[in-house]
Amino acid sequence: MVLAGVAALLALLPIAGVPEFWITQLNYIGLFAIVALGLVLLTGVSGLTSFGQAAFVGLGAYTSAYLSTAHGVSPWLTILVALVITVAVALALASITLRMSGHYLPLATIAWGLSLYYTMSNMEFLGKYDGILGVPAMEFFGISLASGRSYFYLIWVVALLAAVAVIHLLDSRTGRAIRALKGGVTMAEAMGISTYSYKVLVFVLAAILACVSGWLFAHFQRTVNPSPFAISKGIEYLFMAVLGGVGNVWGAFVGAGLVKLLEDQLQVLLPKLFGGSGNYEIIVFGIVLVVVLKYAPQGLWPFVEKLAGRWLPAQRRVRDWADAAALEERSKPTPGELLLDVQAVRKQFGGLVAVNDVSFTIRAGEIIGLIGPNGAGKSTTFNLITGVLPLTAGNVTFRGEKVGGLASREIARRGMSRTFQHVKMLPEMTVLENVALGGYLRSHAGVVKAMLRLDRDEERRLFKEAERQLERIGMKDQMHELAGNLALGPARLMEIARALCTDPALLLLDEPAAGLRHKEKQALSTVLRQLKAEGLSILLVEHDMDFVMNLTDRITVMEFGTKLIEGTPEEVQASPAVRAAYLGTEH
Ligand SMILES: Nc1ncnc2c1ncn2[C@@H]1O[C@H](COP(=O)(O)OP(=O)(O)OP(=O)(O)O)[C@@H](O)[C@H]1O
Repeated sequence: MVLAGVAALLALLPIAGVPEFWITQLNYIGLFAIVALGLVLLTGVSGLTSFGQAAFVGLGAYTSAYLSTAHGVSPWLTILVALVITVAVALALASITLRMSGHYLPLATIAWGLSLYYTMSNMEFLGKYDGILGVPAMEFFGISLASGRSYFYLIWVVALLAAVAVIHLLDSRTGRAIRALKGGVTMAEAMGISTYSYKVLVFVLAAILACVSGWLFAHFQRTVNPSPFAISKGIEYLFMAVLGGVGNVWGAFVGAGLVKLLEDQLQVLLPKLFGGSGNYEIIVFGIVLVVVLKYAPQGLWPFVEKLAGRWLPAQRRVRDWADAAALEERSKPTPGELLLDVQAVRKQFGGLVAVNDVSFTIRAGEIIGLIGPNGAGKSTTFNLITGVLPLTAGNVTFRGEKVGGLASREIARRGMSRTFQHVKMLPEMTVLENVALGGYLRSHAGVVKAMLRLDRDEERRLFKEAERQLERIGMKDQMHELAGNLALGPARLMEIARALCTDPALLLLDEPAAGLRHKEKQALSTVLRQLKAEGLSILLVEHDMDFVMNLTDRITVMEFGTKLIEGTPEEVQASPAVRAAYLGTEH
Protein backbone atom coordinates (compact mmCIF):
# COMPACT_ATOMS: atom_id res chain seq x y z
CA MET A 1 0.00 0.00 0.00
CA VAL A 2 2.63 2.50 1.11
CA LEU A 3 4.86 1.40 -1.75
CA ALA A 4 2.05 1.88 -4.28
CA GLY A 5 1.51 5.38 -2.88
CA VAL A 6 5.19 6.26 -3.16
CA ALA A 7 5.32 4.85 -6.71
CA ALA A 8 2.26 6.87 -7.73
CA LEU A 9 3.76 10.03 -6.22
CA LEU A 10 7.02 9.45 -8.06
CA ALA A 11 5.14 8.85 -11.32
CA LEU A 12 3.46 12.25 -10.97
CA LEU A 13 6.66 14.23 -10.36
CA PRO A 14 7.94 14.60 -13.95
CA ILE A 15 4.54 15.75 -15.21
CA ALA A 16 3.75 17.95 -12.22
CA GLY A 17 6.14 20.70 -13.25
CA VAL A 18 8.97 19.77 -10.89
CA PRO A 19 12.06 21.72 -12.04
CA GLU A 20 14.60 19.91 -14.22
CA PHE A 21 17.24 20.23 -11.49
CA TRP A 22 15.23 18.12 -9.05
CA ILE A 23 14.37 15.53 -11.67
CA THR A 24 18.11 15.16 -12.35
CA GLN A 25 18.79 14.86 -8.62
CA LEU A 26 16.15 12.19 -8.27
CA ASN A 27 17.60 10.34 -11.25
CA TYR A 28 20.98 10.21 -9.55
CA ILE A 29 19.40 9.18 -6.27
CA GLY A 30 17.63 6.30 -8.03
CA LEU A 31 20.88 5.22 -9.71
CA PHE A 32 22.86 5.35 -6.46
CA ALA A 33 20.11 3.59 -4.51
CA ILE A 34 20.29 0.59 -6.87
CA VAL A 35 23.98 0.15 -6.00
CA ALA A 36 23.36 0.76 -2.28
CA LEU A 37 20.61 -1.88 -2.43
CA GLY A 38 23.27 -4.41 -3.37
CA LEU A 39 25.30 -3.30 -0.37
CA VAL A 40 22.30 -3.77 1.91
CA LEU A 41 22.27 -7.40 0.79
CA LEU A 42 26.02 -7.80 0.88
CA THR A 43 27.08 -5.79 3.91
CA GLY A 44 23.91 -5.24 5.91
CA VAL A 45 22.32 -8.65 5.64
CA SER A 46 25.28 -10.92 5.01
CA GLY A 47 28.03 -9.03 6.87
CA LEU A 48 30.44 -8.88 3.89
CA THR A 49 31.92 -5.41 3.45
CA SER A 50 32.80 -4.26 -0.06
CA PHE A 51 34.48 -1.01 -1.04
CA GLY A 52 34.66 -2.05 -4.65
CA GLN A 53 31.08 -1.79 -5.91
CA ALA A 54 31.85 1.26 -8.07
CA ALA A 55 34.00 -0.98 -10.27
CA PHE A 56 30.96 -3.12 -11.10
CA VAL A 57 29.03 0.08 -11.91
CA GLY A 58 31.89 0.86 -14.28
CA LEU A 59 31.69 -2.57 -15.88
CA GLY A 60 28.01 -2.03 -16.68
CA ALA A 61 28.55 1.53 -17.90
CA TYR A 62 31.62 0.86 -20.05
CA THR A 63 30.26 -2.34 -21.62
CA SER A 64 27.10 -0.61 -22.71
CA ALA A 65 28.83 2.62 -23.77
CA TYR A 66 31.41 0.77 -25.86
CA LEU A 67 29.04 -1.67 -27.55
CA SER A 68 26.43 0.98 -28.33
CA THR A 69 28.92 3.53 -29.71
CA ALA A 70 31.52 1.33 -31.45
CA HIS A 71 29.17 -1.39 -32.69
CA GLY A 72 25.76 0.26 -32.65
CA VAL A 73 24.28 -2.44 -30.39
CA SER A 74 20.94 -1.57 -28.82
CA PRO A 75 21.21 -0.76 -25.09
CA TRP A 76 18.50 -3.35 -24.49
CA LEU A 77 21.01 -5.94 -25.70
CA THR A 78 24.12 -4.40 -24.19
CA ILE A 79 22.71 -4.93 -20.71
CA LEU A 80 22.69 -8.67 -21.37
CA VAL A 81 26.36 -8.61 -22.37
CA ALA A 82 27.17 -6.38 -19.40
CA LEU A 83 25.45 -8.79 -17.04
CA VAL A 84 27.31 -11.79 -18.46
CA ILE A 85 30.65 -9.98 -18.05
CA THR A 86 29.75 -8.77 -14.55
CA VAL A 87 28.64 -12.20 -13.37
CA ALA A 88 31.84 -13.76 -14.79
CA VAL A 89 34.06 -11.15 -13.12
CA ALA A 90 32.10 -11.37 -9.85
CA LEU A 91 32.39 -15.16 -9.80
CA ALA A 92 36.13 -14.96 -10.44
CA LEU A 93 36.62 -12.35 -7.70
CA ALA A 94 34.34 -14.23 -5.32
CA SER A 95 36.33 -17.42 -5.75
CA ILE A 96 39.50 -15.55 -4.79
CA THR A 97 38.24 -13.26 -2.06
CA LEU A 98 35.19 -14.72 -0.32
CA ARG A 99 37.08 -17.36 1.60
CA MET A 100 38.96 -14.54 3.31
CA SER A 101 37.79 -13.50 6.71
CA GLY A 102 38.06 -10.56 9.06
CA HIS A 103 39.66 -7.45 7.61
CA TYR A 104 41.14 -9.25 4.63
CA LEU A 105 37.88 -9.26 2.70
CA PRO A 106 37.32 -5.45 2.72
CA LEU A 107 41.00 -4.97 1.88
CA ALA A 108 40.66 -7.36 -1.03
CA THR A 109 37.62 -5.44 -2.31
CA ILE A 110 39.72 -2.27 -2.30
CA ALA A 111 42.41 -4.10 -4.23
CA TRP A 112 40.16 -5.38 -7.00
CA GLY A 113 38.19 -2.10 -7.01
CA LEU A 114 41.44 -0.32 -7.80
CA SER A 115 42.51 -2.95 -10.36
CA LEU A 116 39.25 -2.75 -12.30
CA TYR A 117 39.36 1.06 -12.20
CA TYR A 118 42.87 1.25 -13.60
CA THR A 119 42.11 -1.43 -16.17
CA MET A 120 39.17 0.62 -17.44
CA SER A 121 41.22 3.82 -17.34
CA ASN A 122 44.09 2.45 -19.41
CA MET A 123 42.26 0.66 -22.19
CA GLU A 124 42.87 2.38 -25.51
CA PHE A 125 39.56 1.21 -26.95
CA LEU A 126 37.70 2.60 -23.91
CA GLY A 127 39.18 6.06 -24.48
CA LYS A 128 41.57 5.92 -21.51
CA TYR A 129 40.95 8.79 -19.03
CA ASP A 130 38.79 10.70 -21.55
CA GLY A 131 36.32 7.86 -21.70
CA ILE A 132 33.65 7.38 -24.33
CA LEU A 133 31.59 10.27 -25.70
CA GLY A 134 28.35 10.23 -27.65
CA VAL A 135 26.68 7.32 -25.91
CA PRO A 136 23.23 7.03 -27.54
CA ALA A 137 20.03 7.73 -25.66
CA MET A 138 17.68 4.85 -25.02
CA GLU A 139 14.38 4.24 -26.69
CA PHE A 140 11.46 2.30 -25.36
CA PHE A 141 9.13 0.99 -28.08
CA GLY A 142 9.85 4.04 -30.23
CA ILE A 143 9.57 6.50 -27.33
CA SER A 144 12.81 8.44 -26.85
CA LEU A 145 14.20 8.43 -23.33
CA ALA A 146 16.67 11.22 -24.14
CA SER A 147 15.23 13.71 -21.67
CA GLY A 148 15.85 13.46 -17.96
CA ARG A 149 12.09 13.47 -17.37
CA SER A 150 11.43 10.41 -19.51
CA TYR A 151 14.54 8.63 -18.25
CA PHE A 152 13.31 9.23 -14.70
CA TYR A 153 10.62 6.60 -15.26
CA LEU A 154 13.10 3.97 -16.42
CA ILE A 155 15.45 4.58 -13.49
CA TRP A 156 12.74 4.53 -10.87
CA VAL A 157 10.87 1.57 -12.30
CA VAL A 158 14.15 -0.40 -12.18
CA ALA A 159 15.01 0.91 -8.69
CA LEU A 160 11.60 0.09 -7.19
CA LEU A 161 11.40 -3.30 -8.91
CA ALA A 162 14.87 -4.11 -7.59
CA ALA A 163 13.81 -3.05 -4.08
CA VAL A 164 10.68 -5.19 -4.21
CA ALA A 165 12.68 -8.15 -5.55
CA VAL A 166 15.18 -7.82 -2.69
CA ILE A 167 12.36 -7.54 -0.13
CA HIS A 168 10.77 -10.69 -1.55
CA LEU A 169 14.12 -12.44 -1.56
CA LEU A 170 14.82 -11.62 2.07
CA ASP A 171 11.46 -13.02 3.10
CA SER A 172 12.05 -16.46 1.63
CA ARG A 173 13.91 -19.71 2.15
CA THR A 174 16.93 -18.28 0.32
CA GLY A 175 16.61 -15.02 2.23
CA ARG A 176 16.68 -16.78 5.59
CA ALA A 177 19.77 -18.68 4.45
CA ILE A 178 21.40 -15.38 3.44
CA ARG A 179 20.46 -13.78 6.75
CA ALA A 180 21.94 -16.76 8.57
CA LEU A 181 25.39 -15.88 7.15
CA LYS A 182 25.73 -13.05 9.63
CA GLY A 183 25.17 -15.39 12.58
CA GLY A 184 28.39 -17.29 11.77
CA VAL A 185 28.84 -20.30 9.59
CA THR A 186 28.44 -23.06 12.21
CA MET A 187 24.72 -22.68 12.77
CA ALA A 188 23.91 -22.11 9.10
CA GLU A 189 25.92 -25.14 8.04
CA ALA A 190 24.24 -27.22 10.73
CA MET A 191 20.93 -26.35 9.08
CA GLY A 192 22.28 -27.71 5.80
CA ILE A 193 23.16 -24.33 4.26
CA SER A 194 26.28 -24.06 2.13
CA THR A 195 27.48 -20.74 3.50
CA TYR A 196 30.15 -20.30 0.83
CA SER A 197 27.61 -20.72 -1.99
CA TYR A 198 25.34 -18.13 -0.42
CA LYS A 199 28.20 -15.69 0.05
CA VAL A 200 28.97 -16.06 -3.65
CA LEU A 201 25.28 -15.60 -4.43
CA VAL A 202 24.94 -12.28 -2.56
CA PHE A 203 28.22 -11.07 -3.99
CA VAL A 204 27.00 -11.75 -7.52
CA LEU A 205 23.58 -10.22 -6.81
CA ALA A 206 25.19 -7.03 -5.46
CA ALA A 207 27.45 -6.91 -8.54
CA ILE A 208 24.42 -7.34 -10.83
CA LEU A 209 22.63 -4.44 -9.16
CA ALA A 210 25.74 -2.25 -9.52
CA CYS A 211 26.07 -3.25 -13.18
CA VAL A 212 22.42 -2.36 -13.91
CA SER A 213 22.96 1.03 -12.28
CA GLY A 214 26.06 1.56 -14.46
CA TRP A 215 24.16 0.64 -17.60
CA LEU A 216 21.43 3.15 -16.74
CA PHE A 217 24.08 5.73 -15.81
CA ALA A 218 25.87 5.47 -19.19
CA HIS A 219 22.72 6.18 -21.19
CA PHE A 220 21.64 8.92 -18.80
CA GLN A 221 24.92 10.86 -18.86
CA ARG A 222 25.51 9.87 -22.52
CA THR A 223 29.23 9.82 -21.79
CA VAL A 224 31.41 7.71 -19.53
CA ASN A 225 34.84 8.29 -18.06
CA PRO A 226 36.65 6.46 -15.25
CA SER A 227 36.21 8.95 -12.39
CA PRO A 228 32.70 7.91 -11.23
CA PHE A 229 33.97 4.34 -10.85
CA ALA A 230 36.98 5.10 -8.69
CA ILE A 231 37.50 3.62 -5.24
CA SER A 232 36.38 6.90 -3.60
CA LYS A 233 32.96 6.37 -5.19
CA GLY A 234 32.99 2.79 -3.88
CA ILE A 235 33.48 4.18 -0.39
CA GLU A 236 30.66 6.66 -1.02
CA TYR A 237 28.27 3.85 -1.96
CA LEU A 238 29.13 2.08 1.26
CA PHE A 239 28.60 5.34 3.10
CA MET A 240 25.12 5.67 1.55
CA ALA A 241 24.18 2.17 2.69
CA VAL A 242 25.54 2.68 6.20
CA LEU A 243 24.01 6.13 6.61
CA GLY A 244 20.58 5.06 5.40
CA GLY A 245 20.54 1.85 7.36
CA VAL A 246 22.46 -1.02 5.95
CA GLY A 247 20.06 -3.59 7.37
CA ASN A 248 17.02 -2.38 5.47
CA VAL A 249 16.11 -2.12 1.80
CA TRP A 250 14.64 1.36 2.15
CA GLY A 251 17.75 2.50 3.99
CA ALA A 252 19.50 2.35 0.60
CA PHE A 253 17.12 4.97 -0.74
CA VAL A 254 17.34 7.19 2.34
CA GLY A 255 21.15 6.96 2.24
CA ALA A 256 21.41 7.62 -1.51
CA GLY A 257 19.08 10.62 -1.18
CA LEU A 258 20.88 12.16 1.77
CA VAL A 259 24.36 11.67 0.36
CA LYS A 260 23.45 13.12 -3.03
CA LEU A 261 21.71 16.17 -1.59
CA LEU A 262 24.37 16.74 1.06
CA GLU A 263 27.16 16.35 -1.49
CA ASP A 264 25.66 19.00 -3.77
CA GLN A 265 25.20 21.47 -0.95
CA LEU A 266 28.67 20.85 0.45
CA GLN A 267 30.35 21.16 -2.95
CA VAL A 268 28.98 24.70 -3.18
CA LEU A 269 29.36 25.69 0.45
CA LEU A 270 32.72 24.28 1.50
CA PRO A 271 34.96 25.83 -1.22
CA LYS A 272 33.40 29.19 -0.32
CA LEU A 273 34.22 28.58 3.31
CA PHE A 274 37.76 27.29 2.88
CA GLY A 275 38.62 29.04 -0.37
CA GLY A 276 40.00 27.28 -3.43
CA SER A 277 38.65 24.09 -4.84
CA GLY A 278 38.91 20.60 -3.43
CA ASN A 279 36.83 17.60 -2.48
CA TYR A 280 36.20 18.96 1.01
CA GLU A 281 32.88 17.10 1.22
CA ILE A 282 34.85 13.84 1.65
CA ILE A 283 36.09 15.17 5.01
CA VAL A 284 32.54 15.95 6.14
CA PHE A 285 31.36 12.52 4.97
CA GLY A 286 34.15 10.90 6.97
CA ILE A 287 33.13 12.76 10.13
CA VAL A 288 29.43 12.03 9.60
CA LEU A 289 30.23 8.34 9.07
CA VAL A 290 32.08 8.11 12.36
CA VAL A 291 29.23 9.87 14.18
CA VAL A 292 26.62 7.62 12.57
CA LEU A 293 28.58 4.47 13.38
CA LYS A 294 28.93 5.60 16.98
CA TYR A 295 25.43 6.88 17.70
CA ALA A 296 23.22 5.14 15.13
CA PRO A 297 24.97 1.99 13.93
CA GLN A 298 21.73 0.84 12.31
CA GLY A 299 21.71 4.04 10.20
CA LEU A 300 18.84 6.46 9.87
CA TRP A 301 16.16 4.09 8.60
CA PRO A 302 15.14 2.85 12.08
CA PHE A 303 14.30 6.47 12.98
CA VAL A 304 12.16 6.82 9.85
CA GLU A 305 10.50 3.52 10.71
CA LYS A 306 9.81 4.64 14.26
CA LEU A 307 8.29 7.86 13.00
CA ALA A 308 6.18 6.04 10.43
CA GLY A 309 5.15 3.54 13.13
CA ARG A 310 3.14 6.29 14.78
CA TRP A 311 0.73 6.34 11.85
CA LEU A 312 1.10 2.95 10.30
CA PRO A 313 0.04 -0.19 12.16
CA ALA A 314 2.81 -2.72 12.88
CA GLN A 315 2.81 -5.49 10.32
CA ARG A 316 2.65 -9.05 11.49
CA ARG A 317 3.05 -12.06 9.24
CA VAL A 318 -0.43 -13.12 8.10
CA ARG A 319 -1.13 -16.68 9.24
CA ASP A 320 -2.15 -18.05 5.85
CA TRP A 321 -0.74 -21.56 6.16
CA ALA A 322 -3.50 -23.35 8.09
CA ASP A 323 -4.53 -25.45 5.09
CA ALA A 324 -1.03 -25.88 3.58
CA ALA A 325 0.12 -29.42 2.83
CA ALA A 326 2.57 -30.97 5.28
CA LEU A 327 6.22 -31.13 4.27
CA GLU A 328 7.57 -34.51 3.29
CA GLU A 329 9.21 -36.53 6.06
CA ARG A 330 12.20 -38.82 5.93
CA SER A 331 11.83 -42.54 6.64
CA LYS A 332 12.23 -43.06 10.35
CA PRO A 333 14.50 -45.66 11.93
CA THR A 334 12.75 -48.62 13.53
CA PRO A 335 12.93 -48.62 17.34
CA GLY A 336 15.98 -50.47 18.62
CA GLU A 337 17.86 -50.18 15.31
CA LEU A 338 21.52 -49.11 15.60
CA LEU A 339 21.39 -45.42 14.77
CA LEU A 340 24.74 -43.93 15.65
CA ASP A 341 27.99 -45.82 16.06
CA VAL A 342 30.85 -43.72 17.39
CA GLN A 343 34.03 -45.75 16.92
CA ALA A 344 37.19 -44.70 18.74
CA VAL A 345 36.93 -41.03 17.76
CA ARG A 346 39.97 -38.96 18.52
CA LYS A 347 40.70 -35.24 18.40
CA GLN A 348 44.06 -33.65 18.95
CA PHE A 349 44.61 -29.92 19.19
CA GLY A 350 48.38 -29.76 18.78
CA GLY A 351 49.76 -31.70 21.71
CA LEU A 352 46.43 -31.80 23.59
CA VAL A 353 44.32 -34.92 23.13
CA ALA A 354 40.85 -33.46 23.73
CA VAL A 355 39.04 -36.68 22.80
CA ASN A 356 40.93 -39.91 23.24
CA ASP A 357 39.48 -42.88 21.29
CA VAL A 358 35.94 -42.58 22.61
CA SER A 359 33.31 -45.12 21.48
CA PHE A 360 29.59 -45.47 22.18
CA THR A 361 26.39 -46.25 20.33
CA ILE A 362 22.85 -44.95 20.18
CA ARG A 363 19.86 -47.07 19.24
CA ALA A 364 16.68 -45.61 17.79
CA GLY A 365 14.30 -44.41 20.49
CA GLU A 366 16.96 -43.91 23.18
CA ILE A 367 18.04 -40.84 25.07
CA ILE A 368 21.75 -41.11 25.69
CA GLY A 369 23.64 -38.76 27.98
CA LEU A 370 27.23 -37.71 27.49
CA ILE A 371 28.45 -36.20 30.73
CA GLY A 372 31.67 -35.24 32.42
CA PRO A 373 33.30 -32.38 34.30
CA ASN A 374 34.42 -29.15 32.62
CA GLY A 375 36.92 -29.69 29.86
CA ALA A 376 36.27 -33.45 29.69
CA GLY A 377 35.86 -33.29 25.92
CA LYS A 378 32.06 -33.55 25.63
CA SER A 379 31.53 -30.62 23.28
CA THR A 380 34.50 -31.68 21.18
CA THR A 381 33.03 -35.19 20.84
CA PHE A 382 29.72 -33.62 19.89
CA ASN A 383 31.42 -31.48 17.26
CA LEU A 384 33.22 -34.52 15.88
CA ILE A 385 29.94 -36.40 15.49
CA THR A 386 28.18 -33.47 13.82
CA GLY A 387 31.05 -32.69 11.47
CA VAL A 388 31.87 -29.25 12.91
CA LEU A 389 35.39 -30.48 13.68
CA PRO A 390 37.35 -32.94 11.54
CA LEU A 391 38.31 -36.24 13.17
CA THR A 392 41.96 -36.89 13.93
CA ALA A 393 41.18 -40.62 13.96
CA GLY A 394 38.25 -42.99 14.40
CA ASN A 395 34.94 -43.04 12.65
CA VAL A 396 31.26 -42.26 13.00
CA THR A 397 28.55 -44.31 11.32
CA PHE A 398 25.01 -42.97 11.13
CA ARG A 399 22.16 -45.18 9.94
CA GLY A 400 24.69 -47.59 8.47
CA GLU A 401 26.55 -44.90 6.52
CA LYS A 402 30.03 -43.64 7.33
CA VAL A 403 29.67 -39.92 8.10
CA GLY A 404 33.08 -39.21 9.67
CA GLY A 405 34.82 -36.63 7.48
CA LEU A 406 31.64 -35.24 5.94
CA ALA A 407 30.83 -31.52 6.20
CA SER A 408 28.30 -30.69 8.89
CA ARG A 409 25.67 -29.71 6.30
CA GLU A 410 26.01 -33.13 4.70
CA ILE A 411 25.56 -34.80 8.05
CA ALA A 412 22.50 -32.60 8.67
CA ARG A 413 21.11 -33.75 5.31
CA ARG A 414 21.30 -37.34 6.55
CA GLY A 415 19.10 -36.59 9.53
CA MET A 416 21.24 -35.40 12.44
CA SER A 417 20.20 -32.07 13.89
CA ARG A 418 21.70 -30.16 16.73
CA THR A 419 21.46 -27.26 19.12
CA PHE A 420 24.34 -25.20 20.48
CA GLN A 421 25.89 -24.71 23.89
CA HIS A 422 25.66 -20.96 23.31
CA VAL A 423 22.32 -20.33 21.57
CA LYS A 424 22.84 -19.43 17.92
CA MET A 425 19.91 -17.65 16.36
CA LEU A 426 19.01 -14.66 14.23
CA PRO A 427 17.79 -12.14 16.82
CA GLU A 428 16.16 -9.76 14.32
CA MET A 429 13.99 -12.52 12.86
CA THR A 430 10.83 -13.79 14.55
CA VAL A 431 10.75 -17.06 16.46
CA LEU A 432 8.71 -18.58 13.62
CA GLU A 433 11.22 -17.51 10.97
CA ASN A 434 14.12 -18.84 13.04
CA VAL A 435 12.39 -22.20 13.32
CA ALA A 436 11.51 -22.18 9.61
CA LEU A 437 15.25 -21.94 8.92
CA GLY A 438 15.36 -25.54 10.14
CA GLY A 439 13.18 -26.53 7.19
CA TYR A 440 15.82 -25.37 4.71
CA LEU A 441 16.76 -28.86 3.52
CA ARG A 442 13.13 -29.88 3.20
CA SER A 443 12.39 -27.11 0.69
CA HIS A 444 13.79 -26.10 -2.68
CA ALA A 445 12.75 -22.63 -3.92
CA GLY A 446 15.69 -20.56 -5.15
CA VAL A 447 16.42 -16.89 -5.81
CA VAL A 448 14.32 -16.31 -8.91
CA LYS A 449 11.24 -18.02 -7.52
CA ALA A 450 11.62 -15.98 -4.31
CA MET A 451 12.04 -12.66 -6.11
CA LEU A 452 8.96 -13.35 -8.25
CA ARG A 453 6.99 -14.60 -5.23
CA LEU A 454 6.47 -18.00 -6.88
CA ASP A 455 7.59 -19.72 -3.68
CA ARG A 456 4.51 -18.93 -1.60
CA ASP A 457 3.08 -22.47 -1.56
CA GLU A 458 6.30 -23.88 -0.26
CA GLU A 459 6.67 -21.00 2.23
CA ARG A 460 3.21 -21.76 3.62
CA ARG A 461 4.20 -25.40 4.04
CA LEU A 462 7.40 -24.33 5.82
CA PHE A 463 5.61 -22.00 8.19
CA LYS A 464 2.99 -24.61 8.93
CA GLU A 465 5.77 -27.01 9.86
CA ALA A 466 7.57 -24.36 11.94
CA GLU A 467 4.35 -23.60 13.80
CA ARG A 468 3.75 -27.33 14.38
CA GLN A 469 7.19 -27.72 15.91
CA LEU A 470 6.70 -24.66 18.11
CA GLU A 471 3.40 -26.10 19.25
CA ARG A 472 5.18 -29.39 20.00
CA ILE A 473 7.49 -27.66 22.45
CA GLY A 474 4.79 -25.34 23.82
CA MET A 475 5.94 -22.07 22.26
CA LYS A 476 3.26 -21.44 19.66
CA ASP A 477 2.08 -18.31 21.43
CA GLN A 478 5.48 -16.70 21.02
CA MET A 479 5.91 -17.40 17.31
CA HIS A 480 5.57 -13.77 16.22
CA GLU A 481 8.02 -12.45 18.83
CA LEU A 482 11.48 -11.35 17.82
CA ALA A 483 13.89 -14.13 18.72
CA GLY A 484 16.30 -11.58 20.19
CA ASN A 485 13.72 -10.70 22.87
CA LEU A 486 13.52 -14.24 24.25
CA ALA A 487 14.93 -15.21 27.65
CA LEU A 488 17.51 -18.00 27.67
CA GLY A 489 15.04 -20.80 28.46
CA PRO A 490 12.63 -20.11 25.59
CA ALA A 491 15.61 -19.39 23.30
CA ARG A 492 16.96 -22.88 23.98
CA LEU A 493 13.53 -24.37 23.35
CA MET A 494 13.34 -22.41 20.10
CA GLU A 495 16.62 -23.99 19.04
CA ILE A 496 15.12 -27.40 19.73
CA ALA A 497 12.07 -26.52 17.60
CA ARG A 498 14.43 -25.39 14.81
CA ALA A 499 16.30 -28.67 15.03
CA LEU A 500 12.99 -30.58 14.98
CA CYS A 501 11.96 -28.66 11.88
CA THR A 502 14.78 -30.43 10.02
CA ASP A 503 12.84 -33.69 10.61
CA PRO A 504 15.78 -35.35 12.35
CA ALA A 505 16.35 -39.04 12.97
CA LEU A 506 18.70 -38.07 15.79
CA LEU A 507 18.57 -34.91 17.86
CA LEU A 508 21.80 -33.74 19.48
CA LEU A 509 21.51 -31.23 22.30
CA ASP A 510 24.65 -29.47 23.53
CA GLU A 511 24.18 -28.54 27.19
CA PRO A 512 20.53 -27.55 26.79
CA ALA A 513 20.08 -26.96 30.53
CA ALA A 514 23.11 -24.67 30.95
CA GLY A 515 22.16 -21.35 32.48
CA LEU A 516 18.48 -22.27 32.90
CA ARG A 517 16.49 -21.56 36.03
CA HIS A 518 14.85 -24.48 37.90
CA LYS A 519 11.43 -23.94 36.31
CA GLU A 520 12.95 -23.67 32.85
CA LYS A 521 14.86 -26.90 33.38
CA GLN A 522 11.63 -28.62 34.36
CA ALA A 523 9.92 -27.32 31.21
CA LEU A 524 12.83 -28.55 29.08
CA SER A 525 12.78 -31.91 30.78
CA THR A 526 9.06 -32.31 30.04
CA VAL A 527 9.62 -31.44 26.39
CA LEU A 528 12.45 -33.96 26.02
CA ARG A 529 10.44 -36.70 27.71
CA GLN A 530 7.58 -35.99 25.35
CA LEU A 531 9.91 -36.15 22.32
CA LYS A 532 11.21 -39.49 23.51
CA ALA A 533 7.66 -40.76 23.92
CA GLU A 534 7.10 -39.76 20.29
CA GLY A 535 9.98 -42.06 19.35
CA LEU A 536 12.77 -39.53 18.80
CA SER A 537 16.37 -40.48 19.59
CA ILE A 538 18.41 -37.91 21.49
CA LEU A 539 22.05 -37.43 22.42
CA LEU A 540 22.31 -35.10 25.35
CA VAL A 541 25.60 -33.49 26.26
CA GLU A 542 25.20 -32.14 29.76
CA HIS A 543 27.05 -30.83 32.70
CA ASP A 544 24.12 -31.01 35.09
CA MET A 545 24.06 -34.55 36.56
CA ASP A 546 20.56 -34.37 38.08
CA PHE A 547 19.05 -33.22 34.82
CA VAL A 548 20.58 -36.14 32.93
CA MET A 549 19.85 -38.81 35.55
CA ASN A 550 16.10 -38.39 35.31
CA LEU A 551 15.97 -38.35 31.55
CA THR A 552 18.37 -40.78 29.96
CA ASP A 553 18.37 -44.50 29.18
CA ARG A 554 22.15 -44.79 29.24
CA ILE A 555 25.02 -42.48 30.04
CA THR A 556 28.60 -42.24 28.86
CA VAL A 557 30.88 -40.43 31.27
CA MET A 558 34.01 -38.70 30.03
CA GLU A 559 37.00 -37.38 31.92
CA PHE A 560 40.18 -35.82 30.50
CA GLY A 561 39.10 -36.78 26.97
CA THR A 562 38.61 -40.48 27.69
CA LYS A 563 35.54 -42.57 28.36
CA LEU A 564 35.40 -43.29 32.06
CA ILE A 565 32.35 -45.54 32.21
CA GLU A 566 29.13 -46.28 30.35
CA GLY A 567 25.94 -47.54 31.97
CA THR A 568 22.41 -46.87 33.16
CA PRO A 569 21.85 -43.73 35.24
CA GLU A 570 21.74 -45.91 38.36
CA GLU A 571 25.06 -47.57 37.54
CA VAL A 572 26.67 -44.25 36.80
CA GLN A 573 25.32 -42.69 39.96
CA ALA A 574 26.65 -45.57 42.03
CA SER A 575 30.11 -45.40 40.47
CA PRO A 576 32.82 -44.13 42.83
CA ALA A 577 34.96 -43.21 39.78
CA VAL A 578 32.25 -40.86 38.49
CA ARG A 579 31.78 -39.27 41.88
CA ALA A 580 35.50 -38.78 42.18
CA ALA A 581 35.68 -37.25 38.71
CA TYR A 582 32.95 -34.76 39.58
CA LEU A 583 34.39 -33.95 42.97
CA GLY A 584 37.87 -33.76 41.47
CA THR A 585 39.37 -36.39 43.78
CA GLU A 586 41.65 -39.27 42.88
CA HIS A 587 40.09 -42.61 41.94
N1 LIG B 1 39.55 -25.41 19.31
C1 LIG B 1 40.30 -25.85 20.34
N2 LIG B 1 41.63 -25.67 20.35
C2 LIG B 1 42.39 -26.12 21.37
N3 LIG B 1 41.89 -26.75 22.45
C3 LIG B 1 40.56 -26.95 22.50
C4 LIG B 1 39.69 -26.51 21.45
N4 LIG B 1 38.42 -26.86 21.79
C5 LIG B 1 38.50 -27.48 22.98
N5 LIG B 1 39.77 -27.54 23.40
C6 LIG B 1 40.25 -28.16 24.64
O1 LIG B 1 39.79 -29.50 24.63
C7 LIG B 1 39.40 -29.90 25.93
C8 LIG B 1 37.97 -30.40 25.89
O2 LIG B 1 37.10 -29.30 25.70
P1 LIG B 1 35.51 -29.45 25.53
O3 LIG B 1 34.96 -28.10 25.29
O4 LIG B 1 35.21 -30.51 24.57
O5 LIG B 1 35.09 -29.94 26.98
P2 LIG B 1 33.65 -30.05 27.60
O6 LIG B 1 33.63 -31.36 28.28
O7 LIG B 1 32.62 -29.79 26.59
O8 LIG B 1 33.69 -28.90 28.67
P3 LIG B 1 32.53 -27.87 29.11
O9 LIG B 1 31.59 -28.62 29.96
O10 LIG B 1 33.30 -26.83 29.88
O11 LIG B 1 31.94 -27.34 27.86
C9 LIG B 1 39.60 -28.70 26.84
O12 LIG B 1 40.85 -28.84 27.47
C10 LIG B 1 39.62 -27.54 25.88
O13 LIG B 1 40.42 -26.49 26.39
